[in-house]
Amino acid sequence: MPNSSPASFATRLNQAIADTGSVTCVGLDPRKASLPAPLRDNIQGDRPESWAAAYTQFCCEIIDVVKGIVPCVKPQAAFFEQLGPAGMVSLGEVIRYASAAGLVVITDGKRNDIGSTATAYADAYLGSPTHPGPWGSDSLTVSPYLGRDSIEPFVETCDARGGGIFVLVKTSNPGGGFLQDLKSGDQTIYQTVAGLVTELNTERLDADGYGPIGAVVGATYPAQLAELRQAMPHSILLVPGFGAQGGAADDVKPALDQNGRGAVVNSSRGIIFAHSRPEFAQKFGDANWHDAVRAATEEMNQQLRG
Ligand SMILES: O=c1ccn([C@@H]2O[C@H](COP(=O)(O)O)[C@@H](O)[C@H]2O)c(=O)[nH]1
Repeated sequence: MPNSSPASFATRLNQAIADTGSVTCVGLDPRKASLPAPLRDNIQGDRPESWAAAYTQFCCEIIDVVKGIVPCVKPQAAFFEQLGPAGMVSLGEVIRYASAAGLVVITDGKRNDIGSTATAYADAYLGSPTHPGPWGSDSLTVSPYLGRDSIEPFVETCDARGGGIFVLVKTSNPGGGFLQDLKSGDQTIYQTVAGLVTELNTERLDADGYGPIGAVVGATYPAQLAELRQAMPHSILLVPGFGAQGGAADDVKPALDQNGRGAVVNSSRGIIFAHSRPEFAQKFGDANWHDAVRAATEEMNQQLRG
């Protein structure tokens, strides 16, 4: 284990935003039915190993297109897990490839458990280039549902390795309010979680005032996004729900701080399957899917800069 201090996760992610001039996070959510035809056509039978190889190729070629023009990628563990063990090998390859390409990696696993088990998840997924964990990921999405003592092991690993977490505060799905909007005392559950996130960050701020504990807040709830930006001034926000789920540039701008940093906005289907979006399909189509990925990424960058 190296003995130098790891650079903080928030510092690295905000630096990547500054270096690329982008707050776009490209979601890596490979799906069999949506892969471009040139990749699907190579699959022999329905063996998970064949699909896993196609997922690796697809995601690594996306990484080649977007490196240098976005700060981070977010592999969605579910789509890799769906293929069984071969999918997990693919996930590992994609994380390592993204990291070697200089991208900050946010693994979207929405993990958590009782504290002693949470320690194992933290050990697995959190780290930094100088202090990597086994998966080589910089950060992980984490559920707050098991309470404060389930979050603390992640925070300790963030401290030790320079990793980060994104706690689910206000998710983008239509049914998220079923629990998150419930009142507990004079606060909603999501406000209570936001309070915990801010409290845990306070002792851990970098020179720009950001800590390692980020928060997931959906683009589909713009009023709460603005509210939560104020409530969690020390958190980098991970904002999913842009594009395919209906979130637009004006909805997500309140997530950014006065320097245009402090948040990353995720789009998965809208970028990686851009070859089949009506506005791109005719121009690019399956054969030129890399160009469609580039065009969709540049379009999103432009919309978020505007
Ligand atoms: O509140 C949340 C938390 C996570 N997600 C994840 O983000 C992507 C969104 O994909 P799109 O194709 O851009 O809709 C996906 O991996 C979700 O699991 C979210 O959407 N909302």
